[in-house]
Order: sequence, then C-alpha cells, then structure tokens
Amino acid sequence: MTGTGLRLAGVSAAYRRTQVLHDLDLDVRRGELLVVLGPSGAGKSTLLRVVAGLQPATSGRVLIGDRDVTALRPGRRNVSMVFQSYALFPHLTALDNITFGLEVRDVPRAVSRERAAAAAATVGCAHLLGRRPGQLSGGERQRVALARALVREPDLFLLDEPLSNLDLALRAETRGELKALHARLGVTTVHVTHDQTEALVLADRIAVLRDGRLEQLGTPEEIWRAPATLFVARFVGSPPMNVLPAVGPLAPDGALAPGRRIGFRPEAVRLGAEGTAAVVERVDLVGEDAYAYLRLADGGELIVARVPAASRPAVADPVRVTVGGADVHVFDEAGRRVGVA
Ligand SMILES: Nc1ncnc2c1ncn2[C@@H]1O[C@H](COP(=O)(O)OP(=O)(O)OP(=O)(O)O)[C@@H](O)[C@H]1O
Repeated sequence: MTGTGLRLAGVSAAYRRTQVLHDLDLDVRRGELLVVLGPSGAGKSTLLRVVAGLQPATSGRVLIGDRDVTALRPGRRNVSMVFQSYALFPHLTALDNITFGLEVRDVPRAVSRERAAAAAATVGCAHLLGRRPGQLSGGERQRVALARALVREPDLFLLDEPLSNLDLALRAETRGELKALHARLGVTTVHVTHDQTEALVLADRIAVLRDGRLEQLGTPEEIWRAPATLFVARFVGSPPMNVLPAVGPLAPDGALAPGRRIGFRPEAVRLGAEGTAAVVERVDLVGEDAYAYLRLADGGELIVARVPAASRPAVADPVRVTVGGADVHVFDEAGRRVGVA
C-alpha cells in the first residue's frame, strides 16, 4: 500500500446553513480499506457523498490518487458507490442493473455483458442475473449492487452501510467476503458503518467521526488499545468501557488530578474476596461469558464486569471488586487520553 488513494484536505460540507463536516483532513492510502465509524448523524454519508461528487464541499479539496476531483461531476471521478438501500432499478434485471453504468458510457453490449458476468461471478451472484430486484433477497440484492459497483473498475469504492440491511448471520458472512474481495482486488475502499464490530473486523484503519470531525484515525488495534478520547473509548467496545472519576473507588494508587477520569474495559474488572464493595444489579448471560452490572457502594456508580458464565454472581449478591489484568486508561478534563495508570 503506497501512495495516496484518497485525500480530503480541509473539507467542509453543509445542508443549507447547518455545517455537518468541519474542515476535515483525511488520507486514505492506495489499496487501503478505510472504515469510517461513527454514530448516526456524525456525517458519514455526507462524507461519501462529497467524495462521490453528489454533494459539493463548501470548502477544501478532494483528491483521488493524484487527481484533484473537487470540481468534477460524479461521472468523471471514476468512483463506484454502493448505497445502503442498494438503489437498484426495480424494472431492470440484475444483469441490466449491472451493465447500466457501462452502457450509458457507450461500452458495446457484448463487452458489458461479459464484464457483468465476470463481476457477478466475483461476488457470487452469477446465477441471479435474469431476476429483477423484487425477486431477490436482501443479501442477493446487496451482491448485485456490489457487482454493479465492481463492473466499472473504479479507482475508489465507496460503501455506505452495505451490510446494514442483512440479518446478523448473513452480515458476518458477507463481512468476511467483503474483506476477501478487497484483499483480492486491492481497490482503495471507504466503508461507512456505525457498527463497531464491523469496523474492527474489516478495517485496515478506522476513522472515527463525531459531529463532522475526525476523532481518531488508527488501526483497529490502536483504536481498541489506545482510544484517543473518552468518546472513542466508549463508542468502541460492547458493553462499553467503564468510566469513573479518577479520584474515588477503583482508581489506582497515585495522585490522579481531580477532573480526570479513568476508563477500563469489562475484562479488567475482577470479583474476589477483596476490594471495593458492590451489589450485583443485573447479569446478562452471553454464551460462555456473562456481563455483571455492579453498583459500587462508595459513590454509587454502575460498572460492568465480564466474568465466565460458570462463575457468574446472582442479582442482589454483595461482591467485592478490583481492577487489574487489563489497561486502566487515564483521560484529562477534556476527555483526551493521557496514558495508562
Ligand atoms: N438532505 C439533508 N438536509 C438537511 N440535513 C441533512 C440532510 N442529510 C443529512 N442531514 C443532516 O446532516 C447530518 C449528517 O448526516 P449524515 O447522513 O451524513 O450522517 P450519518 O453519519 O451518515 O448518519 P446515519 O448513520 O444515520 O446515516 C445529520 O445531522 C443530518 O440530520
């Protein structure tokens, strides 16, 4: 992965007077699979629309490879976008949906059919080419939409929550296929999702977007192990990281300044004979693990512990808790991570 696949330099975007992207700088490496992760309303779709040219940037520049495409029409950017809704034409067969973009560009019919068949084979929908969207399941439609994006041999793929309409099992399966497809084709890809698991599994790097600003850019491991802010720390991880005042129960020894907070994942919470007193408020059993929600006697905060299902406590049990075995992160008053305690 060398060179730039996509660069946003100081990009802002707005709907009427409401600014939704704020002076965004982002470099996506050539051949990279970048996942843009953020909550609903963070501006993820807007970012894709600006890159695709479907919406103007109010300031800044968009570069694809070495080309400044800021002023180019969508059709001139050589970008393929897969929409959340798939946006297939209901009256056309899968084959005609896939070849549509080629035929408007005057690719001869025989050539476009051949390329469509190859793209369909790549994403496993070659047997569906004669059907209309109404005769396809959600997962099958998604494949056709992907084939339509592939067939144009773009410089850049933009995928807007392409898995969100699939059921959980199919989503996990398709996620794996997308990753394999990306590894095979090596096309620079920006994949948008609000699903942190999807981001962690798929991404070469994750860009966490919050209120139209880049909160953190890093590998899945960096995002997980060293979240730059409290927002990232709590957005990535399920159940989310525990956050407590740095002065109070469970805070590690050492003078932690007032106003700071500590964060630790449910894996770091130990139940035992010693430590801070708490009462079990709720227990969620998830296969081999259980998540125990514990109300601390001192301070009254609620924290969550991951424990083996076989040794889980019961609701209303008094317990004692310590923190250890995993990082305790320290965040400053502004919510920025300053290190581990
Ligand atoms: N056509 C529009 N007109 C006015 N405001 C809009 C329009 N589209 C989006 N917005 C606003 O812009 C902000 C960013 O929206 P955007 O769709 O980019 O977010 P998102 O992160 O993709 O969210 P989601 O995950 O829900 O799709 C939101 O506050 C949204 O309400």
